[in-house]
Parts: sequence; C-alpha cells; structure tokens
Amino acid sequence: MSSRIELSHVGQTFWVRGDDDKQLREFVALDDVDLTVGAGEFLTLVGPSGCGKSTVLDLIAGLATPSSGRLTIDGRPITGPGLDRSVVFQQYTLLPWRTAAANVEFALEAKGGSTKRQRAATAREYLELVGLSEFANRYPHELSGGMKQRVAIARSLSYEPEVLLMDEPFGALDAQTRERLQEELVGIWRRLGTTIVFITHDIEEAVFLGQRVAVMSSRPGRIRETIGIDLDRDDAGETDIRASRRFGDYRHHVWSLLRQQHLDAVPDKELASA
Ligand SMILES: Nc1ncnc2c1ncn2[C@@H]1O[C@H](COP(=O)(O)OP(=O)(O)OP(=O)(O)O)[C@@H](O)[C@H]1O
Repeated sequence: MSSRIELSHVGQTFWVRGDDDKQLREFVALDDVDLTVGAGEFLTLVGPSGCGKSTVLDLIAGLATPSSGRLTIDGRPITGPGLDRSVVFQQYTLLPWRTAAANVEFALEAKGGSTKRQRAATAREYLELVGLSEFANRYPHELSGGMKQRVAIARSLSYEPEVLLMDEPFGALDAQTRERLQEELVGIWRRLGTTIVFITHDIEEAVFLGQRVAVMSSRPGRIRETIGIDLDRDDAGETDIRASRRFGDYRHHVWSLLRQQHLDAVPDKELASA
C-alpha cells in the first residue's frame, strides 16, 4: 500500500494563559508525531480527551500549520485545505435553509465544473449511498441526528475527495444509530476505496472501524502505538463481530494502553491512597 498521508516529526504548540499568573506560556499539544496513512486505508486515531486528536486532523485538513515537522499528501506538502480532502465534524454542519439534496449540491457548486442537472443527479446518487433517497427534499430540522450526519457524509463524499477526515462524527448519536452508521461507513469505504482518517475516544468504535488503530497519549500528544486490526469485516451487519473473541482481544489491548497512560499520569501518592 503506497502512503497517501505522511506526518513526520510533527509538533504543535499553542500560546495559553497560565491559571495563576495569567502569563502567556507555550503549551505543547503535539510532540514528534510520526504517522503514515496508506492509499485506501481506514485508520482510526483513538486517545483520551485533550490528547491532540483534533489537532492532528486539523493539520491534515490544512486548517492549521504545524510548529515543527512536515506533513505531506501524495508527497506534496500540505499548505492549506484542498478538494482532495474533506472533513466531517461531530456537529452537523448543514445549511438549515437548504434541503438535504441542496446541501449536497452546495458542495458540488463549490467544486464547480458541473451543470445543475449533473449536480442534482450526483446528490441523488450519494443520498442513496447513505440510505436517504426518500429524504432528499427534507430540511435539516426535519431530519434526525443520524440522518443529518448521513447527509454530511454524503456531501463530503459527493465531490469525490481522495481523503475523508472524520472528527468524532458519531459522537452525538445514540448507541444503536452509532453502530448502524459505523457498519454503513465500512460498507461505503469498501465500495469507494476512499482513504479515511477517523478520530474517536471510543475504543470499540476505533477497533470496529480501523484497519489500523493509532493510540495517542497525552501531554504532550504522541502516537503511543499503532495496532493492525485483522477482523473479517465481510461479516459486519450479519454476525456481531463486536462479540467475537478477537475483537475483545483488540479492545483489551487498546484499553490497556490507554489505562497504562492514565496510571502513568496519576501521581504515586494518589495511587497509594487509592
Ligand atoms: N487553538 C488552541 N489554543 C490553545 N490550546 C489549544 C488550541 N487548540 C487545542 N488546544 C489544546 O491542545 C490540546 C489538544 O486539543 P485537541 O482538541 O486536539 O484534543 P482532542 O484529543 O481532540 O480532545 P477531545 O477528544 O476532547 O476533542 C488540548 O489541551 C487543548 O486545550
């Protein structure tokens, strides 16, 4: 698998105000992050709140510039956002005054190079892909949270980005809707072969979706370990692979890494009195 995205020794620092003296200080959010994502790969990035997952995604999206290190896509430096990458955020980012179809068409208008009729046909095609053909003419306030997120995914895929960046896209959904959308996303990824980087703090979600799971540690944010996940996803939706022994072993391995990190962060005194 050739590598599509490469992060090499990436660091990100922010200026933050101290709690006590209100003085500006440098805060190291990411330190020496090395990560590669192969063409067509589904990579999940898991870690505790505040470890720097969104910061990594923002850098790949070109929404921020790193303080140090180098990020490339297909060997070219990432210098800003581009139509080769698309981002789906946790909060539904649909235009409330446009129907589901018109929201998808909006992305295609921005891309340019197509007629109104072509845009309408493409929007229909991608709404069908996410199971929303019958809801094309509904406005966002007439859709459930899961449906809104499906529209956002359809919109992101409609202009055929090579890379889909997903920032906790199912975080606001109930458990059942979330599982269904995870299964649908695996199906869509299989069909389209889009490279996906998906961030989450949910261990099961990371293991279910990722061909590889990159586990982050915090303060400063680093990639602690990257684990290859070998699960037979052909069965997704038919048998419950989340209940399999293998799934449980992967889940436990990621859990142990995150747990160890948590223990490392707790001062000895607190552990002794626990
Ligand atoms: N613009 C900023 N200015 C100052 N600090 C920032 C900025 N953006 C992020 N940070 C800090 O960097 C760290 C990493 O933030 P980030 O949002 O990447 O974490 P995360 O792992 O995505 O967290 P969560 O899972 O809670 O969304 C946090 O401590 C955060 O407070």
